[in-house]
Amino acid sequence: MKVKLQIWDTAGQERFRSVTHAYYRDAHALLLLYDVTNKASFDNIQAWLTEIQEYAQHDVVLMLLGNKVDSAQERVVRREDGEKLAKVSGGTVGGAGRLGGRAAAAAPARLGAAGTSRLQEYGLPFMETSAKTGINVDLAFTAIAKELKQRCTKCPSEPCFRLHDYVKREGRGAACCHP
Ligand SMILES: Nc1nc2c(ncn2[C@@H]2O[C@H](COP(=O)(O)OP(=O)(O)OP(=O)(O)O)[C@@H](O)[C@H]2O)c(=O)[nH]1
Repeated sequence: MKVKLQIWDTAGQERFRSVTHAYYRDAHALLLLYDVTNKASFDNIQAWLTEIQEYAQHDVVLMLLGNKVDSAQERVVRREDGEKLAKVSGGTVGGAGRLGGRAAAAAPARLGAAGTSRLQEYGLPFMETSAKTGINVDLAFTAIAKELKQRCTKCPSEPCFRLHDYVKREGRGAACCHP
């Protein structure tokens, strides 16, 4: 089975928010990127999660990525901070808070309760990346594609793909990425 990804790079700035809704409201997956050399971009993730809760599909696949990990000298957001945010954010987007948003109207779930509780237990899948060196970039898209494929096939004979385990196992640079 082939998975075709159509990827939109939406504008991050606040002033484009109303425009970007149109791009991600029907998206199957969202990669939330912040810049590890820019604290404001990290702080902004919470606002994006609120937006996603309101406008995105209830079963959207989410991943948190801390980019520019090659810029070690300029780093201001620690890897642990990214991990912590990913952990707590799973509860935000997977929790009861979603019931007020567009997500509730979009039920029934494709992901269902099992997926939601996995999100709450493990948080969002998280990795640090570099668009400059390419570290973990392919992996992020491969992980998303594998997760989406698994959701479509639902073949009981196929081994179950676990996004969190895959990202943890395959992600590179854990030791090198600390400031
Ligand atoms: N060192 C380094 N620079 C990067 C990396 N990714 C992007 N950049 C640089 O960061 C700057 C901003 O990159 P963009 O891709 O325009 O960032 P963006 O978040 O899409 O910006 P908006 O579209 O305005 O939201 C550019 O100068 C890029 O070359 C990276 O992984 N490492």
